[in-house]
Amino acid sequence: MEFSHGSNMGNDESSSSFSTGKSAQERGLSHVPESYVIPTSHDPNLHPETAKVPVVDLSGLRHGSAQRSLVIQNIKNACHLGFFQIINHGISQSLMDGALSSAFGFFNLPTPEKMKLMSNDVHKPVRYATSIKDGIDNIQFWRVFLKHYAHPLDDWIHSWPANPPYYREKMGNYCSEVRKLGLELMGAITESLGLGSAYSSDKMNEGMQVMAVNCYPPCPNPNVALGLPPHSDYSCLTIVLQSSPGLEIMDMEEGKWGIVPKLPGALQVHVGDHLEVLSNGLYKSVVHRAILNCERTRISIASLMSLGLDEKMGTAEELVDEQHPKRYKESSFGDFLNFLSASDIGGGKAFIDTLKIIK
Ligand SMILES: O=C(O)CCC(=O)C(=O)O
Ligand SMILES: [Fe+2]
Repeated sequence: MEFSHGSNMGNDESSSSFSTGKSAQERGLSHVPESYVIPTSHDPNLHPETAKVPVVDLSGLRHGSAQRSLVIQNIKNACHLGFFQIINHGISQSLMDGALSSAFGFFNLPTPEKMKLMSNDVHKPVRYATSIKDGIDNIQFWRVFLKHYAHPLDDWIHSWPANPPYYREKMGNYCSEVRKLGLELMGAITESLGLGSAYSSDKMNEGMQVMAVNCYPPCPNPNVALGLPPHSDYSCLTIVLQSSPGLEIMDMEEGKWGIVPKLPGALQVHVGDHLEVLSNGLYKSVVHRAILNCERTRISIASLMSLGLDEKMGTAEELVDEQHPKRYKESSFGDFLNFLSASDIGGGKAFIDTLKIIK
């Protein structure tokens, strides 16, 4: 069995989980739900090392070509690792604060109000769910989340939470801005692959933006629980805004978890599975997880950008030759959702693994 936010605990369309290990019961963690397995090597460490995370200053992207080339090179180096922080990204602090306060406002609502949106159907464009089973010892809250599509905004905003009353406006403003930023970044990324900045712009313009609004309330046992299991995102690109640290990334070379350091005003960027596919494995989707703490609620707002629901992402032909054969099958966001709802989450296979032609 696998540690996962599996179907009965709120299947999660942003990600597919990695890694297996002994069950919680086998390891004597009787108060941890049976279907959660914290792999032995992945136990949360309450004093984690700080991850080495590149910081990319985006201001040069909008300046002359020499400055732009430098930023593109920094993005290229960062994408090889699969994760970076961005500063001078153009999204104002007040917009970010507005998004965070709307999220806090929503999760602070009385339960019946939130339950109106409750669903475990991963195909639903707007839903609230929990990856916590009530009544299991003290662990009543682990991670609760709200997922909603955000593009085209006018198609979806009316199905978003009606409360708190400012939710739609504040979250909507943030979503529009972070989407623009994502499109700009995607252009810079395809440029860094030698494909040109417009390579995927038409399809990305028509693409999906899924918001994963995560809430991790204080956990009484943060040493035996996780907010989100190790996973990579299916997206091309995910941009995350967080209220406080708690995101960890895996250093694949060292096989170690490291916590992403606090950098006020910065946003986090994850390379997703679909970018790994596009780049023929030059860029790697980063394995990450969220740890918990016993003191304060943590909110993270992930904006997952991909091509349209049924639009297949394939490897760029320009990156395939005899020395570099195609390594991945093509797939769409819809394929990912089908994978998730059909697969036994206990199978322990990540979506990206199902796409690999060459392991
Ligand atoms: O809470 C975080 O920082 C991570 C969120 C995340 O990985 C996700 O929503 O896919
Ligand atoms: Fe994620």
